[in-house]
Amino acid sequence: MLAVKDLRVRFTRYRGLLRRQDMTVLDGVDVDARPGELVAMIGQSGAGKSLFAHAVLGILPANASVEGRMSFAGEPLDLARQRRLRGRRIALVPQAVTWLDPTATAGRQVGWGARAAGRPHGPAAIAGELARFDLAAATARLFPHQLSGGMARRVLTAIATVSQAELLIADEPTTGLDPDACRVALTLLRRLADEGCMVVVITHDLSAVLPFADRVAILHGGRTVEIADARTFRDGQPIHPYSRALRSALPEHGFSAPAQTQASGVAGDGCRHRGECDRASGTCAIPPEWTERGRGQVRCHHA
Ligand SMILES: Nc1ncnc2c1ncn2[C@@H]1O[C@H](COP(=O)(O)OP(=O)(O)OP(=O)(O)O)[C@@H](O)[C@H]1O
Ligand code: NI
Repeated sequence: MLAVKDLRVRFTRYRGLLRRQDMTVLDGVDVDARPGELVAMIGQSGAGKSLFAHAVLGILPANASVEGRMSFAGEPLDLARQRRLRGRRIALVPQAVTWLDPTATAGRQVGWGARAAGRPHGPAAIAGELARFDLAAATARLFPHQLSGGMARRVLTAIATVSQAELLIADEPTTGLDPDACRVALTLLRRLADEGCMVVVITHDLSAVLPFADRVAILHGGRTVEIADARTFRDGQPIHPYSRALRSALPEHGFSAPAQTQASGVAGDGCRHRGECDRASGTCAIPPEWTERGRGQVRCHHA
């Protein structure tokens, strides 16, 4: 199991020689994932989704400081352990296809992923992994610039899944895919979860991922505001006013997207949503604690 509790990430920047500036970008991210489960982490651009992924993998830039508790398979996840597990038991499907090495063929890069994890990395193993993503064996010989956007994204996923990691974090795995390809990609991630993998899908696209998810974690301004059963979102009612706003922005509910909130600096310590919330009151300036609600939990003073 992956358990992340009150994760905080701060960047330190120097303006000139002496002026040091700290910027908090993650300010209380909680999420966990169990084997066999697909957890959707939903947030708008800048909410801190990729930073969460990079914090779990231990690949944040050097000027980042991390606080909070992270554990994986019952043991704390510190930098040394992250280095040991990365690419083996924990794998990332990165957000941008620019993570592909432009100088190496797709097949070689999938092979690197397999070798790093101590898995078979011969041509047959590579072709087998590509086939899982509906990519012909000949794709192995193509360089990144010869791949279409959708193919590149599937190669990126194959590089991660070939490791057979127990935890897979997929950062916006459907960006740039048409609706059919998007469903194929999510079906595959769902299948990995059904096979026992812990899958965390990071996305801003609630409607695409909702049918495939077991649970949903809503990230707003660097903080998890609600963790709920996916069913609560599908049929019932999410509780946090921000989650409700996201839900009512689904196509079937008539698209009225909530306003964007920047991760840093804007809301201080208080509730991230208080500027746009019709239930906001004075207490919302105090950071809300978690409240258990049914099978989920929510961080709202008015829950
Ligand atoms: N190296 C960095 N130094 C300072 N701030 C950063 C750094 N990387 C990211 N940030 C800031 O942290 C916040 C969260 O960034 P992050 O990339 O995690 O967002 P995201 O939710 O993944 O967004 P998107 O959907 O656009 O990918 C943003 O406001 C971003 O500007
Ligand atoms: Ni991102």
